[in-house]
Amino acid sequence: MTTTPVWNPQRPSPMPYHRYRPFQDRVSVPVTDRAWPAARIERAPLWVPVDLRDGNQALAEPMDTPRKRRFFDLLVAVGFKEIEVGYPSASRTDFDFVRHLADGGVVPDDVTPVVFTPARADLIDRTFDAIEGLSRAVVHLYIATSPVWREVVLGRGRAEVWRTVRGAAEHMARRAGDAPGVRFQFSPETFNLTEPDFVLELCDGLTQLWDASPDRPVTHNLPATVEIATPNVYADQIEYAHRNLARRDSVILSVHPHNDRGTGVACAELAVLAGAQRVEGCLFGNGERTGNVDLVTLALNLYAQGVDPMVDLGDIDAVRDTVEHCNRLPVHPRHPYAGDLVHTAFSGTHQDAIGKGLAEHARRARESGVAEAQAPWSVPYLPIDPADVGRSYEAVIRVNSQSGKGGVAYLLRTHHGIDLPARMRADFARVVQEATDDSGREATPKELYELFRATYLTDGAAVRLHDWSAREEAPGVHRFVCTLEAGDRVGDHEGTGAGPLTAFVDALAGAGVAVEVLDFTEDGTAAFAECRVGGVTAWGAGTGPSAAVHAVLSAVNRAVR
Ligand SMILES: CC(=O)SCCNC(=O)CCNC(=O)[C@H](O)C(C)(C)COP(=O)(O)OP(=O)(O)OC[C@H]1O[C@@H](n2cnc3c(N)ncnc32)[C@H](O)[C@@H]1OP(=O)(O)O
Ligand SMILES: CC(C)C(=O)C(=O)O
Ligand SMILES: [Mg+2]
Repeated sequence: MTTTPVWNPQRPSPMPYHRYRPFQDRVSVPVTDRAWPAARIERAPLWVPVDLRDGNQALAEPMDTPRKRRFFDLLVAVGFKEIEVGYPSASRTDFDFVRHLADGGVVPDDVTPVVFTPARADLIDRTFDAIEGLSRAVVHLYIATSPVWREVVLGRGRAEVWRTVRGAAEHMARRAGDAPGVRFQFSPETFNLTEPDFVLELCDGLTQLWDASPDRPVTHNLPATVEIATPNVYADQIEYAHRNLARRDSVILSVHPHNDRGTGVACAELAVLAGAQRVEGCLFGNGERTGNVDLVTLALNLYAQGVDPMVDLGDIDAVRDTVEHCNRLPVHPRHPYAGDLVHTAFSGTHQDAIGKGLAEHARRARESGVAEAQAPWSVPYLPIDPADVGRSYEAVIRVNSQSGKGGVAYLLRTHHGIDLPARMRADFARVVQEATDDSGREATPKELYELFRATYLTDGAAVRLHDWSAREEAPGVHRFVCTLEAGDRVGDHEGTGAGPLTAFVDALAGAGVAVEVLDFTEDGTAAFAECRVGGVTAWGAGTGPSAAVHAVLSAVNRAVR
């Protein structure tokens, strides 16, 4: 018996967890000397989007032909080569769409549509009627095979299920005749709960019956119809099938993970490590219940490993817009790669790291003479360059009360060309934090600039500079002449110095304002000065032709305020 360690104060849950059984009590998973843990994914599997069938059957409002057509065109444009287009015997809408594809000549030569059918002769006939005229198609037969589904849903034992499958497969073979463009697919629905020997019996029986060959392979698609276990278990199940399926070179081993445990992506990836060659899923993970595995995430996960995903997701927002329109479902803002917020940092240390990383990336690219968009990527907190999926850097850093000086400085620089000196950043970040703490909201780049302007770009009221001029009288000797208003005293003053700024400081001293300039920098857009007046230190800034003078005046006024 395990005892709870003292450092763990958790209490037993009152929820009735005893009602559920672990996977090992529900299905036997043959123990293998697993190869998948040490395998690597070095190329993309064949991706097969099933949005127009599995995704569609999960929608409250199934797609009509215009929506399906728009989705189909998107899938083709992204680069998918095998696309499940429907369940033609399910409804007139589905049948009509497949007819639309067949009659309209809209399927490119290198794209193969897949159509889905249950194991019933009348529905198989309807399916073949739908694909009449298509030069290529995969006809996909399914039936549930696990004990609970056999007993509760189908009311058939193993032998009866095989007889049903065999009858359906023979009927499909008859309907296909010798049409060279028709291939077959079989899915033992609820594969992950099915006895492994029964899976092999059914799949091998069909490989033989359909006389699969390397030139005309059969697809055996092994779904995690409802996820039941950790992804390593699915990987073991797939590796067992991979090693034991007959005529393996005539079989395309496919997987179809759902996402009930939230581990669909992990299941698919481990299944590919275990020998799967083809993956069915939906864009952004639409599908029954918690959805099918998300093909966009899978493809971009490969991309982020430097592996060619074999699809083009370079404009992910356009892809997302179309999918959202067709499914009438939104994509979550935290959705991997595609959500509105996934390339954005609000928190200070992340922003600091990203800002430094982007600058370092630009520097390395420049030094190696490579365009930034082609240079190797290693920016902290950003798994891929947002620009690779068509995102700008605008949304990478956003500021609220949890942000720090790095993020604030980044936004001022990138949006307004104001490059705050390193020591001034903390000063402005405090101002921003106070404002965002007060508002409880994010500060947009425009609002940040307004805050910067109001804080530093106003000359102030305590010491006012009226008419003034500065000139270099002799090399290295500057004279500053002005009218200064300090408190209730107004007077004409002048000062000299090695530069206009020191001459101005000298004039200020004449007016009784003793100023020490601790730091001064100027870039093309603005000047920044840190001054000490009467023991108080403050930063100021100025823009325009007399930026330096205004920066000092602003700092002085902020110090004496
Ligand atoms: C995991 C998956 O995604 S499977 C795909 C699920 N998708 C859909 O169901 C969408 C489309 N489906 C439909 O339009 C309809 O279900 C149809 C047209 C296929 C069949 O409709 P109906 O004849 O009204 O049957 P119904 O929808 O109630 O389906 C249940 C019947 O199908 C049987 N059945 C379930 N799966 C299969 C199968 N693969 N092959 C043959 N029969 C099956 C059930 O045993 C049940 O039979 P029973 O009536 O003798 O008990
Ligand atoms: C492939 C089919 C049967 C399916 O959608 C599933 O099992 O989830
Ligand atoms: Mg499914």
